[in-house]
Amino acid sequence: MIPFEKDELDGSRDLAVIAHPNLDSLGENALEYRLEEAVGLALAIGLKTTSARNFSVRAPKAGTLFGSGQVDQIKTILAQEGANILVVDGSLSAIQQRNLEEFLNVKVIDRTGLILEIFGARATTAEGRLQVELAHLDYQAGRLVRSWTHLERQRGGFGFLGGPGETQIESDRRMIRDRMAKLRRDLSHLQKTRSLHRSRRQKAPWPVVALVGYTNAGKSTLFNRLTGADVMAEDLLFATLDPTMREFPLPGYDKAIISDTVGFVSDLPTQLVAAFRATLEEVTAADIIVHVRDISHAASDAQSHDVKQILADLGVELVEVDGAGPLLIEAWNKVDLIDGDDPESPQLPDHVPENVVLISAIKGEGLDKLVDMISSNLSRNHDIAKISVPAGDGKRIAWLHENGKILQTDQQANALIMDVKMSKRNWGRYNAL
Ligand SMILES: Nc1nc2c(ncn2[C@@H]2O[C@H](COP(=O)(O)OP(=O)(O)OP(=O)(O)O)[C@@H](O)[C@H]2O)c(=O)[nH]1
Ligand SMILES: [Mg+2]
Repeated sequence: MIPFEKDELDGSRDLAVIAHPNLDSLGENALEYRLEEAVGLALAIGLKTTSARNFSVRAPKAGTLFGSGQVDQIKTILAQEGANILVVDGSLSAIQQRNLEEFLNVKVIDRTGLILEIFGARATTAEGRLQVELAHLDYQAGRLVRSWTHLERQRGGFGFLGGPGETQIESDRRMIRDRMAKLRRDLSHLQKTRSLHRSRRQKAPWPVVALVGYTNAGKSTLFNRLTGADVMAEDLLFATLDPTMREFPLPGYDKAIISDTVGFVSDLPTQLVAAFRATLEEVTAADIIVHVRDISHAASDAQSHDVKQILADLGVELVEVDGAGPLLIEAWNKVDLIDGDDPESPQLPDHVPENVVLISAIKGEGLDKLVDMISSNLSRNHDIAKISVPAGDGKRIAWLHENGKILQTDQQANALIMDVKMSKRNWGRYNAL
């Protein structure tokens, strides 16, 4: 759900200037993509960008981040372009934000604030909304600044900013803390229910595949292709927020489940990573992770690096071939945009690793290969063992039937000798029974 119509954007009264503080001396290309991405992020909450610029910040100023000459320059740009919002594509302290707002006399939002706004506008499920509200309060608790209430009201979209945003201004931090405590309780209640569902699902021997990747990589497009679902896939950053799970046909298995998840972005606010940890547990619980990459994007490598970093922050231990963690496959998407004969077109790297499938989710190219790779990797990650189970242990025998493939059974006096094929994960669970 998007809280605004695309057409509405043209009439939007919110014009933004984007200033990227270049602290880590990004190269020229990387900077350009970073600015482009910031324009996309701003657009995702309906802000029209009049210009996006890079400011080299060698020694960040405690009070304003940017140097005083730069702040003057920004003020001139805002006036010339008639913009009423400054987006700082970096992190601002509460004081820096307030000082800039006072001096520039416009609303100032930093990258974390922007991403939180997008998530706020996108969240549709009860859990998603609670998580975003919690992340937002966490962010606001440290900064009692003017809220976004007026913008939210104009759009008539998401309600929560109007609620806690206002209370926060007129009352104290304790109310925020109380509200956060309540949100945590509500969330843990919801999450208990969900983990019940998950453990029920885990009992079933169906493999679970999770799609992860940078925002706009094409996860939902691929998900829709594989499942025949109709999840929103759009050229919008963070089109998907709530995870969706569906069955899809996987050769060699009666059933398989695939999940589409929220996209990642560089500098994903820590508050959001924390808030979405529970939702992203779907990813941790998967048998295979398919990392969907927009290989036509010039910043594809940097994006891939960020995705892996976030997965690591989430505690997902990826395994390239076998082992106990989820397996990792990479789907290099949007190959239809690559023209090997055109030097101007993005090109594939010289070396394509073994766990990679080239696909075009939109054209349906390479999807059979991807599905085959999922299937063969799942079975590669299976071990066969001969075990002996007491004949009277009906529970254990039922568990094996449910979770593994019984290749052969040899009935002896007091025991069943079975050849069982099961994933390493399930062997781990069996040994812990
Ligand atoms: N040319 C081309 N475009 C694609 C392909 N796959 C997806 N797209 C486009 O890329 C854009 C993003 O696709 P989505 O499927 O919404 O991407 P996502 O990874 O789900 O994005 P988030 O939900 O924002 O994280 C859409 O405009 C798609 O039409 C592809 O194979 N080729
Ligand atoms: Mg999506």
